[in-house]
Amino acid sequence: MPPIIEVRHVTRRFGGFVAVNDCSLKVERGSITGLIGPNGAGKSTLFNMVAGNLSPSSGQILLDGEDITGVPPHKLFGKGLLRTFQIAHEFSRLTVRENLMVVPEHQAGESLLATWVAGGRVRENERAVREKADEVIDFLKIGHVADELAGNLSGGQKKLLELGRTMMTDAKVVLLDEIAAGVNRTLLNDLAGNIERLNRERGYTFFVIEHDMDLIGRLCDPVIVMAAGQVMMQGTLDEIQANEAVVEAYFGGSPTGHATTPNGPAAEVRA
Ligand SMILES: Nc1ncnc2c1ncn2[C@@H]1O[C@H](COP(=O)(O)OP(=O)(O)OP(=O)(O)O)[C@@H](O)[C@H]1O
Repeated sequence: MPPIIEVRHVTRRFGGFVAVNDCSLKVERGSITGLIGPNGAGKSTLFNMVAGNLSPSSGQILLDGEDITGVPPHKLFGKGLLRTFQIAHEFSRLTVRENLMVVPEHQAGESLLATWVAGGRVRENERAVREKADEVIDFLKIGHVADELAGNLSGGQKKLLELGRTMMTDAKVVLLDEIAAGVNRTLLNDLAGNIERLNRERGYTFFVIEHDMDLIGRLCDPVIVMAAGQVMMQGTLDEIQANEAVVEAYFGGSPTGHATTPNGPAAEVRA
């Protein structure tokens, strides 16, 4: 079986600047794969290309062996690849349950007219969607905020809702972008536990950009280190932290790491 995601010799230029440079990597089916690296390493640019938000200048991206280079996000959604996004402003006035219920139609790009024309089927669909939303609420144990407006949730609760929105579809692989930022430890623990359960119990593959090394250490195997637009190393977090060149480039020389905000000269180091 092919890897669920394969990035083959992908380059992305912005004018004369090469943000991602002939980068190749694989995300294996059923894994929780981490992507780390100093600021400016090219992680977000790579994610944007895998998620269909940005086209590569050259190279190829495959999903389950199928070429998806340049395929837009709504088409990738239909193929089971999605990315969590902040709850859009207009959805902050919907409740948690409603936010879950709008996912299937909204994300699939189904027109309102088509739904309307479908007539009686709509109510049946709505019942099925509501049941699915309740199941997601149950799974994530967010029943106590199910009827709360999304705009009133804490940062961590919003992240749980964003994760929940991916569960309203038949996701195969979910891209998570810095979910720990601004989330308190208790909710982060809930979030991590739910990611683990989705991975183990529902067969989700996760591809995760994260600066929080505790979270990476808990969730991710393997971890891919990017620097200067290329993959510098891949391994367990322990292996990575034991590698002098990587420690120098990323952790700024401290092998114990905990580089929650790896800034500074480290970002200048080339692979
Ligand atoms: N739209 C753009 N136009 C010009 N340069 C860009 C653009 N997007 C990213 N870059 C540049 O590409 C490089 C890689 O950026 P990217 O955001 O991918 O890095 P990153 O590893 O995600 O960093 P961080 O951890 O800080 O988010 C940076 O130098 C950035 O300034």
